[in-house]
Amino acid sequence: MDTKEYHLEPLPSFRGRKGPLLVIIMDGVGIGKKDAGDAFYQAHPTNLNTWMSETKEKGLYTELRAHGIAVGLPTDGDMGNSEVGHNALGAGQVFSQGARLVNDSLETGEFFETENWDKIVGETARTNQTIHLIGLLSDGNVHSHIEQLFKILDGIVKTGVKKIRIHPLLDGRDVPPDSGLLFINQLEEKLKSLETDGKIDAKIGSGGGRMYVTMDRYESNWDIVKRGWNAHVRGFVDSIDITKDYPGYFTSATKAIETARKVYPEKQDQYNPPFVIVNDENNPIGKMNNGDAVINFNFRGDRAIEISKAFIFEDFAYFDRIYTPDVKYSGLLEYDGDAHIPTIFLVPPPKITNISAKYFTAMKIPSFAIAETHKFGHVTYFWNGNNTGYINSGYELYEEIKSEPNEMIESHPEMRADEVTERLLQIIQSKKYKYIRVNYANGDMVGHTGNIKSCIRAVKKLDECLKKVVDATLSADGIVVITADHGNVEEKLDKKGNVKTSHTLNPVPFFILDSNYKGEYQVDTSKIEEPGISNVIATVMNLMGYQAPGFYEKSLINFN
Ligand SMILES: O=C(O)[C@@H](CO)OP(=O)(O)O
Ligand SMILES: [Mn+2]
Ligand SMILES: [Mn+2]
Repeated sequence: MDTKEYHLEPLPSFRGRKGPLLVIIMDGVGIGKKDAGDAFYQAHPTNLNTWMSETKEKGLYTELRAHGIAVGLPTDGDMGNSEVGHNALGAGQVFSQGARLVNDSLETGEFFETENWDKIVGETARTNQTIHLIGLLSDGNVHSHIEQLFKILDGIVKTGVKKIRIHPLLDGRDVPPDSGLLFINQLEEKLKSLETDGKIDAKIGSGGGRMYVTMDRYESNWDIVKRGWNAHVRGFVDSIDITKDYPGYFTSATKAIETARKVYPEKQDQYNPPFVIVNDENNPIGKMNNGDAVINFNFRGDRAIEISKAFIFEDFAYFDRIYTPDVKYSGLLEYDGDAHIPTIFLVPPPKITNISAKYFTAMKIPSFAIAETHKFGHVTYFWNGNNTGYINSGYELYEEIKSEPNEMIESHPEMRADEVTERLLQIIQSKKYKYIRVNYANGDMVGHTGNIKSCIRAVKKLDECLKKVVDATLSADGIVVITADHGNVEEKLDKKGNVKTSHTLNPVPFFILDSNYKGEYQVDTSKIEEPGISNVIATVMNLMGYQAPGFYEKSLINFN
C-alpha cells in the first residue's frame, strides 16, 4: 500500500550541499575479473579508475549486489537486469519480481484458477478456438522463462483447448547468442508430447529474432513490432525480408533458423529475420482468426507493451495492421501499471509502492531525468515502479535523446552519449534542478553485441562523458553518485572463452564524489547483511540532507 503522506525529515547534522545531487547509472557496468573478456578493464578508463581508487581510499566506495534475491529475483543464479535493477534503485526496497510471482502462482496452481484464465483459456476451450502464445523463448529469466511456458501449455491442454499455436521469439541476448535452436528443439519436443493422444494440435506458427521482430521498446522502432504483427497475426512476411535463399515461409521453425544461419552467418539469434510456418498447401498454420485468444508469455513489460498496444488499441496509428481479427489478448503480467496495458493479465504485477519520486516531488525537489531512447524508460518507467509518465510534472522534467537504430550499436558504440552529456551539462549549469539522474546506455547496449572491441570503445566514451558531467556537478558544489544496475560489459567471454552477449552475476561499483567533502560521512556497510543496489536511494536522500523512510533499505553511509 502507498502511504498517504510522503514526507522526508531533515537529517539532524547534515544539510546536503548547495549544488545538485547527480545519480549516474552506468547501465550494464559491473566489476569484472580484469581478464580478456573484461572490456571495462581493457578500456583503461582513466577517470573512472582514478575516482574508484580515490574514493576507496576515502571510504566512499563499495560494491553492491545487483542480481538474484537482492533485486527480487527467484534465486541467486539469476543475473540482474534493467527492470529489476531500476525498480530497486528507484524504490529503495526489494519487491518480488515478475519472474518470481509467476513461478509462485504456477506452483500453487492459483494461476489456473483466476477469472482471467477462464476468460482467455476457458472460453477458448468452450468455443473450440485456437490459443496463440507469443513471447521470448529461452531460460534467460529476464523477460520470460521456457519452463513457465511449458507449465502454461500443460494448463491450457488441461482446460480443454485443442488447438495451440506458439509464436516464439529467439533470444540470444539473455542466453548464448546462437542457442535458439536448442530452445526450439525443447519446444518441439514439448509440443509433440502434447500431441501424442492425437486430440491436440499444437505447433509453432511464426517467429523471429527478438531485436528484429516484435520486441521493440520505448517506441525506438515500430517496424520491429509491425514485422511481428505481420508474422504472428497475418501469417505474412514482408518482401523486404525475403530473398531467394531465405524465402520467409518454411515448413518448420528449425528449417527457418537453419536457413537463416546459412544465409546470414553474421546474424545472431536476436536479429533472426521473421519466419512463418506453412502447411503442404503453403497456407500459414498460425494465422489468427476471430474468436481466438492470445497470451503474451513475457512477464517483463518494456518490450511487451508495444505489441500489446497493437492488439488492444482500437485506434492504432503506429502502423497499418491491415488485418485485425477479433481476438482476446492477455499479458502474463500487467505491463504498464499506469496506463493499464494490457487490461487482461494472468498474474498481478509486483506492487512497487512508496517509490522515491513520490517523496522527492512531495518535498518539492526539482528533479530531472535523462537517457537516450534505449534506456529512457529505465530512468522513468522502471525507476518509478513500472509507471509511465510523471509522478508530479510540477517538479519533474524527463528528457529523451533519440537513439540510433539497434543495428548501429556495434559499429557506433559511442551511441548518443555525447548528446546526453551535452544536455546534462546545460541542465546542471541552469541550476534549476536539485536532483538529477541519468542512464548511460553504452555499457549494456554494446555489451549485448558481444563485440569486445566495440565494448572497449563504449567504455572509453562513457569515461570521457562522465568526466564532463562530474566536473560540472562538482564545480556547482554538488555531489555525484555513480553506480550501475547490473553487469554486462565487464564479462564478454564465457567460461569456455565463447562470446557472451548476456548480463552477468557480478556486483556493481558504487561511489560518491563530493568536492566539499570534509569527512562528514563514510560508506559503512557493516550493518547491512547484503548491500545491494536497493540501498542506493536511501543514501541519495541522506546526501541531500534527508532521512530516508524507515522501511527503505538502509543507507550505505553513516554520519560522523
Ligand atoms: O535488452 C533487454 O531487454 C535486456 C536484456 O534482455 O537488457 P536490459 O535489462 O539491460 O534492458
Ligand atoms: Mn540495464
Ligand atoms: Mn541489457
